[in-house]
Amino acid sequence: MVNITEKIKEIEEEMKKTQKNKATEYHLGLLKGKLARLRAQLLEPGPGGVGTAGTGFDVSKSGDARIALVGFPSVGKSTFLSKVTKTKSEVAAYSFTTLTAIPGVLEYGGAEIQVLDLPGIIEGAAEGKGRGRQTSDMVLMILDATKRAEQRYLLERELEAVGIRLNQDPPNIYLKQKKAGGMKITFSAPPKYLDEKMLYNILRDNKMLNCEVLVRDEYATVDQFIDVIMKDHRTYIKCLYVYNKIDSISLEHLNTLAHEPHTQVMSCELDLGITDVVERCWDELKLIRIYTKRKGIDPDFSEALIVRDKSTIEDVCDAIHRTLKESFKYALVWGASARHVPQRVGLGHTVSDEDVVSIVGSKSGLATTTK
Ligand SMILES: Nc1nc2c(ncn2[C@@H]2O[C@H](COP(=O)(O)OP(=O)(O)OP(=O)(O)O)[C@@H](O)[C@H]2O)c(=O)[nH]1
Ligand SMILES: [K+]
Ligand SMILES: [Mg+2]
Repeated sequence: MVNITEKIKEIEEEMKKTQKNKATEYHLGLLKGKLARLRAQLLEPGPGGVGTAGTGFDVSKSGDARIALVGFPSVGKSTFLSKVTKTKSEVAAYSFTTLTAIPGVLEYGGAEIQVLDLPGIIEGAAEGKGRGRQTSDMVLMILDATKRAEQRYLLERELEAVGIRLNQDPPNIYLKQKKAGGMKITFSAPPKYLDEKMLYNILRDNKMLNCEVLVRDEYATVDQFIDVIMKDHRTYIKCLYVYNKIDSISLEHLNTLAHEPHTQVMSCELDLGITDVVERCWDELKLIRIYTKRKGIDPDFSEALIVRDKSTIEDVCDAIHRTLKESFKYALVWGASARHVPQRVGLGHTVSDEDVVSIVGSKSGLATTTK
């Protein structure tokens, strides 16, 4: 059996050799689809794939959110972890100092954010030397400001190859598999980069012979279409690019880096810009602080309940106690999400940051308790 890594190499070679033009477009589209399938196979655990068992990468999730630190070796990931959390991850001038995932806890805004210090990524990690994925709410890509500009692109490419899409929305393409009825493709507007015949070919190649497709984005690309087909193997995640070691570069260069999109600059050594990085993470995570209140008593502003962006009263109930919903009658809300104060709302009401919430239950009147 030819191994998957070799097959991937073969397809990549073939793609490189194939000139891009109208005539080869279909062929290239199919190759892209095949490549995506092989890469997904490579990440599956079990024989032929790269397992994560026993590699020490599986750290259980804790806290209100998780941030993963990724980057090439020796860019300062462990130094950063040691700065923002109480955890000390070994720091050294040689590469691969960190060999397993080291978790730390960043306390900010009343929330506990788990920060995962991951071993340095190497080029080609996607092609078999990879080691599974840790799901997180956000990626901090730590870059070395003294290194060449391609590092950012190279790292992005490694993550792309394992199905990670940074700062992108899932494509606006609807795909539903059916039991019968053949393939049906509809475009809500004439597509700029897609062609119906090519999509049929790719679907057929993926054995999706009965399905319904609706392309809602006229600018959708073949790569995005493949992402939709492979959606179980795709992760869409926010990324903040952080250039460390700005103590060792010119002001002019610093200025250029600082103006790149989704970017912060810092020096762990000089303790510069670290608070800005943390604040930026907080903004990106969009965590919501809720203060709970009992009848006749002022809300407790010293301890916030942390919920995710776009959470509802139902999520707030669940965060307080698993069974609170069962006795729920209504809630009173003070704050940005309330149209008048207090507003009486149901489980479906969406809360805002720093709202004060009082849950009224049927059994014992006020059911509100803090965690
Ligand atoms: N000049 C400078 N050096 C730094 C800075 N931050 C970290 N370093 C140095 O960079 C080297 C690597 O730091 P680490 O924190 O071990 O890097 P890492 O990314 O965790 O490395 P691996 O675990 O090996 O992947 C160490 O010698 C640090 O002292 C900085 O802001 N400026
Ligand atoms: K190191
Ligand atoms: Mg390290």
